[in-house]
Amino acid sequence: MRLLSAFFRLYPRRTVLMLICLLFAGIAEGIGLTTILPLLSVALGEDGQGNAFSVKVLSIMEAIGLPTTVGVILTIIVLGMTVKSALVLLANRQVGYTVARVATDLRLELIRSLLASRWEHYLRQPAGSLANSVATEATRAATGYEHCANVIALFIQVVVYAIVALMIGWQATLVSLTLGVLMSLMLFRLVRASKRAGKQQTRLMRDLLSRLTDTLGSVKPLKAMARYNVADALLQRQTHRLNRAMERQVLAREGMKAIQEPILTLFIAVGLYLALVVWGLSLPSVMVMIFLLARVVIQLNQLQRRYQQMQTQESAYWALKDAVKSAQDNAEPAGGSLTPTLEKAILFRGVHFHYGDHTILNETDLTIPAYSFVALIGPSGAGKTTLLDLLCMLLEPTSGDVTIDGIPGSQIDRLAWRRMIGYVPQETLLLHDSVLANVTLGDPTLSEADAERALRQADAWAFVSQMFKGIHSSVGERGARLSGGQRQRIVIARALAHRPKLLILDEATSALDPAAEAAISETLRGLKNELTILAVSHQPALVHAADHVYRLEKGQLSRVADIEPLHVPA
Ligand SMILES: Nc1ncnc2c1ncn2[C@@H]1O[C@H](COP(=O)(O)OP(=O)(O)OP(=O)(O)O)[C@@H](O)[C@H]1O
Repeated sequence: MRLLSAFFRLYPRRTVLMLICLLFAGIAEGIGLTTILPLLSVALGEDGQGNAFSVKVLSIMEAIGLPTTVGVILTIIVLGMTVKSALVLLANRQVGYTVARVATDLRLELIRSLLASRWEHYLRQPAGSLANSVATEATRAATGYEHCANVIALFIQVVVYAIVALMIGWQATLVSLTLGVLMSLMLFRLVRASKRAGKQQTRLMRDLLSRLTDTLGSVKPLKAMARYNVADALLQRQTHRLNRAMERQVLAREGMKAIQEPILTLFIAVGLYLALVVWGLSLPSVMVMIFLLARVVIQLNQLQRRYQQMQTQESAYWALKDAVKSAQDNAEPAGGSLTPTLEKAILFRGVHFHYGDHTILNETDLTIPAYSFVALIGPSGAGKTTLLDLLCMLLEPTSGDVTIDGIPGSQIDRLAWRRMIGYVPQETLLLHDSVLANVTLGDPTLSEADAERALRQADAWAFVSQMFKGIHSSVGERGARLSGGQRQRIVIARALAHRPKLLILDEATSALDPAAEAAISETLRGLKNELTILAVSHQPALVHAADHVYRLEKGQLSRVADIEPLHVPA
C-alpha cells in the first residue's frame, strides 16, 4: 500500500474523487442488494413471516411510504445497479486520466531532473537505461496505479457484499470470510514471487536496453570485424534471463488463478453446509447467500490477482523514483544571477581540477581575449575537453576561478552564459531529420534564413544546396547519408545558428580534408569580429588560423610561440 499512499500524495484530488465515487457506488449497490431477499419473500407470499432481515427491510420501505410490491422492489434493484454503474464509470474515468498523467509526469520528472543534474552525474547514466525508464518503466508504473485503483474498488465491493451477507446470516458469512482470508494468506507466497519477478524484470530490462543501445551505437565496427556474434551472445544471455523472469511472473499469476477457485469454492461449500444443515437457515436466505457469497468469492479472487499485478509493476515506479531522486540529489547548484557579457576576456586564474586523485589542471592560468581566436593543443587525455567543460560551467574548479569579463563564474547566471555559447563536440551526433531541423534543433526563434547563414559560415551550403530537397533533405539515421566531413560542417552550422558570443570547437574539424579545413579556418577567422573562438585541435590549418596557441600537458598550460609553417595542398 506504499504505492497507494505515494499516488495519494501526488494526485490527492483525483484519488479522493475516485474513492468517493467508488464508496457511493458500493452504497448504491448495497441498497440494491438488500432488497433481493425481501423480493423473494414478497414473491413467495411470506408476507411478514419470512426471515427477520426481510421483515426489517419491508418495514423500512413501508415507513418511508414505499409500497412493498414486486415492481417497486425490482425498480429499487435496477436503480441501485444503474447508479452504481454510473459512479463506477466516473471513478474509472478518473483512474484512466490519472494513469495517462502518471506516465507523462514520471517521464517529464525524470528527463527534467536528469538534464538539471551535474554533468558528472549525467555522464554516469547509460542512454539505454534512460530510454527504458521513459518508455517501459513509466508505462508499467502507470499501470501500477490502475491496479491499485482496482484493488480499492474490489475491496469496497467485497465489503459491501460481505455486510449484506452478514445481515442475512452472520455465522455462515463469518465462517466463509474467515476461510477466504486464510486462503488469501496461503496464496501470499505467489504474490511475493510475482513481486520478486517484477523487480528482476525492471533490473534486467534496464541492463538489456543499456547494452542494446551501446551495441547498436557501434554496430559498424562490430559488423566489419565480424564480432557481432560476441555482442549477440551477450544480448541473448540477457534476453533469456529476462524471459525467465517473465516466465516466473506468468507461473505465479496463472498458479494463483488455478489454485484460487477450487479452494474458495470448497470454503463456500463449507459455509453453505453449515447454513443449511447445522444452522437450518430458510431456503430464500440460503439462495441469496449463495448469490452474495459467490460474488464475494469472485471479487476476492480478482482482488488478490490485481494486488499481485500491482506488486509486479510496483518495482518500475520505485526504480523510476529512485532515478529521479538520485538526479535531484545531484542537481547542479544554483548559479549566480549576474547576466554575463563577453566584451573583454575570459580568465582562468589558478584553476585546479581533478577526477578522484587524477589531477587534470594544476594552478592553470589562461587568458582568452574577447573577439580572439585561441587554439588549444596537447596530447590525448591531457584534459583539453575538461578545460572546455569548466569554461561551459558543466564542471566547477576544485580551487581557483574562471571569470568572464571580470565576474567570477559562481556569480554568473549559468544558463544565460551557456546560451551565449556555440559548442561543437568531438562526436558529430545528427538527428534522423532534415538538415534544417539539425541546424535549428527545433528552436522556434531560429528561421530558415538563420540556418542558411550558419550553413554558409560553416562552408556547408555548397553541398546542402545540391541535395535533392536542399535544406529540407533528410540526413538519414545519425546522418548516414552524409560523409564524416559533411556531418561535421552541419554540426558547426548548428553551433553558429543562434549567433553565439563564444564558439567552442572540440576536435571539430578532424574529419575534414586539409582544403576543407583551411576553408573553414578562414571562415572562422572572418567571424572573429562577431565572436570569440576557442578551438581544441591538432589540425594545422585551425592552429595556424588562431591568434594564440596554448599547449596543455601534465596539468600545465603553456603558450606556444612558434607554429611550424602550414602547407595546404592545392
Ligand atoms: N567523467 C570522468 N571521470 C573520470 N575521469 C575522467 C572523466 N572524464 C575524463 N576523465 C579523464 O580525464 C583525463 C582528461 O580527459 P579529457 O577528455 O579532458 O582529455 P582530452 O585532452 O580532451 O583528450 P582527447 O584529446 O583524447 O579527447 C583523461 O585521462 C580521462 O580519462
